[in-house]
Amino acid sequence: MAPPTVLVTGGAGYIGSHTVLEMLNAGYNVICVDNLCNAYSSGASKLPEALNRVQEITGKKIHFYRVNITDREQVRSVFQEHKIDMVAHFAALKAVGESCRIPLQYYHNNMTGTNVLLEAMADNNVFKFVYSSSATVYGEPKFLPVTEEHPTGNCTSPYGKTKYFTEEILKDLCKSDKRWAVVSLRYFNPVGAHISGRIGEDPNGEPNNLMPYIAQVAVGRRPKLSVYGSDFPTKDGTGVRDYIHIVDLAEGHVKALDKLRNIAETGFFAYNLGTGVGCSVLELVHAFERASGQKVTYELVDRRSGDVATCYADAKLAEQALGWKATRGIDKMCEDTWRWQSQNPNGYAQK
Ligand SMILES: NC(=O)c1ccc[n+]([C@@H]2O[C@H](COP(=O)([O-])OP(=O)(O)OC[C@H]3O[C@@H](n4cnc5c(N)ncnc54)[C@H](O)[C@@H]3O)[C@@H](O)[C@H]2O)c1
Ligand SMILES: CC(=O)N[C@H]1[C@@H](OP(=O)(O)OP(=O)(O)OC[C@H]2O[C@@H](n3ccc(=O)[nH]c3=O)[C@H](O)[C@@H]2O)O[C@H](CO)[C@H](O)[C@@H]1O
Repeated sequence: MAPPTVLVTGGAGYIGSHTVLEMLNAGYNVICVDNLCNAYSSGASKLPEALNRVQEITGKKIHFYRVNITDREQVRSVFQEHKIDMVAHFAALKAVGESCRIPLQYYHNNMTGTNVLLEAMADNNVFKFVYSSSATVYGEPKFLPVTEEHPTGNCTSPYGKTKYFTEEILKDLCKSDKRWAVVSLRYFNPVGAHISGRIGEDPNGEPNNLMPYIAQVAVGRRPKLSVYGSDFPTKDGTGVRDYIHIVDLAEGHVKALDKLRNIAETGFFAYNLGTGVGCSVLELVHAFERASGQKVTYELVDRRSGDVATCYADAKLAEQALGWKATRGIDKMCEDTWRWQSQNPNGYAQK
């Protein structure tokens, strides 16, 4: 039987590129679309740099199209060009603060883009869909660890709401037409890089998230980390999160695709992708210092608005239903982040 062909949206981004690599290794054919709004391309090659490197690492070919998923005609042309079996949908704008300043752009890109994609799928009889959701759909945790049964929808930012609203659309779609099989993967805090050090997280401008900030301090690009809050009711007063290695996360997607490929069951399924282990900001800082041999200078400052004290996953459902479990711990996350950051101090761009 020919290997299934998966259309990957946002495949040039951080999570998309790592997942494409694991999908190729697992034998899937991959077609990527990305409009490069948050991915680096040198212009010299047709491929964005992350995907160039994925091809180098795997020795396998990726079909790439520079497509904006909000553009109906562009999306349709990809479905006409290829016989697609499944879709893994990563393309989205994802900065929480920015989404509060420009909500309409977030709703257009993330909601309209997803609708256009789902319509093109239905028109082409493609009904298997893996969606990049987030722990943000749970809002402030009412209990810990957070299970998939935890209520969703109490999101504070337009970004978070796009993740929640999209899940609701997907549930309605599955109710309306029994051909749809949707897996929504709710990521906790993805960090780390591929073991090769060739691909990793390359945020534009000042990082919003903790791990890329720590890595840029360690490599000398930024003078110090601000630790947001040291008076939370946690083990050392700093915020506790469930960091998950990007390769574990990518493997979770392959398991979700395997499930959709092999099982006739349809409907909407949501799974947490996390480790179940909480790690504080200071624990991560110290683990990074050990892994890199560099000092990470930090200053304790006020809390960031909207941050919760503690959030970590119950990831047992993904283990039962997908046969997936995160295996890489905090030290490995730091070691792999450092390899990527120290070998590519300016990310993909050769500055
Ligand atoms: N990184 C995280 O911490 C995290 C956590 C939870 C959920 N997610 C979700 O995972 C997905 C991937 O996140 P990421 O961290 O890899 O982000 P990323 O910005 O690195 O990747 C997203 C990619 O989508 C592309 N894109 C955006 N809008 C597009 C459009 N309209 N048409 C085509 N391409 C478009 C961007 O150019 C980028 O390459 C997103 O849906 C995000 O919301 C991320
Ligand atoms: C409010 C917010 O942005 N939420 C997003 C952020 O979750 P999180 O806020 O959980 O992730 P994060 O990496 O921004 O922060 C993790 C922890 O580090 C702390 N911290 C962070 C940065 C820094 O410079 N100093 C510092 O102390 C922060 O207070 C928190 O306790 O990222 C997630 C993915 O990774 C999701 O996309 C969330 O929606």
